[in-house]
Amino acid sequence: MTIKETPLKDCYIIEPKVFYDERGYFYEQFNEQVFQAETKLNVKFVQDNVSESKFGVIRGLHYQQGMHSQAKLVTVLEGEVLDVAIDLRKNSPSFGKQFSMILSSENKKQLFVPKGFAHGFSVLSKTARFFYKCDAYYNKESETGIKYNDETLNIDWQLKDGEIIVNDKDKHLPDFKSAIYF
Ligand SMILES: Cc1cn([C@H]2C[C@H](O)[C@@H](COP(=O)(O)OP(=O)(O)O[C@H]3O[C@H](C)C(=O)[C@H](O)[C@H]3O)O2)c(=O)[nH]c1=O
Repeated sequence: MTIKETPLKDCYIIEPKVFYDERGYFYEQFNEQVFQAETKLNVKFVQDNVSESKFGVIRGLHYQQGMHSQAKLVTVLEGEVLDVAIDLRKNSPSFGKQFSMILSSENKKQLFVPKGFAHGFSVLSKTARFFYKCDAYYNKESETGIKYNDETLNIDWQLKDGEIIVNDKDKHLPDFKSAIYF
């Protein structure tokens, strides 16, 4: 696998080595030994999540506060999303900065989103199956986020207004300026 830095400190793009043959392809979705050796990150994932969404859905921006903060290794097994990560660590040189990239079953890329980040994605294909590893368990009480259409962040989700589907919970998330930082 190859690791590439992003403009956000500790946030990395990971490209697995894909083996193609006449049957199709194979790649190791995650290998702890290789991951830790190549990223020098000492991350122990404890929970895997899968969500499936239809075109136009935006999930996020979400994060768990404080000690329940989760690092995530996100990837798309079917379809295509625009994945967005925001650095909420007050002392980070990239505090308040955002990074977005296309993750798809075609490019098989993964994004490592460290603790202290808000995370979300928009679905750009008919459906998208989203798979991600977390290094901390789900903790509903600590869940919070930032609303997808926050004016300070002004995220381009690559969707037209009329196409966007957001659930009520996400519609009422705080804005960036009143968010809880790390
Ligand atoms: C996240 C989570 C949710 N749930 C339950 C709670 C709800 O009854 C149901 C749907 O949860 P929610 O609407 O929060 O799912 P998403 O909107 O996909 O949330 C995720 O979306 C963005 C992109 C993220 O990065 C977060 O990991 C996560 O917040 O699953 C669980 O039982 N365990 C979990 O770990």
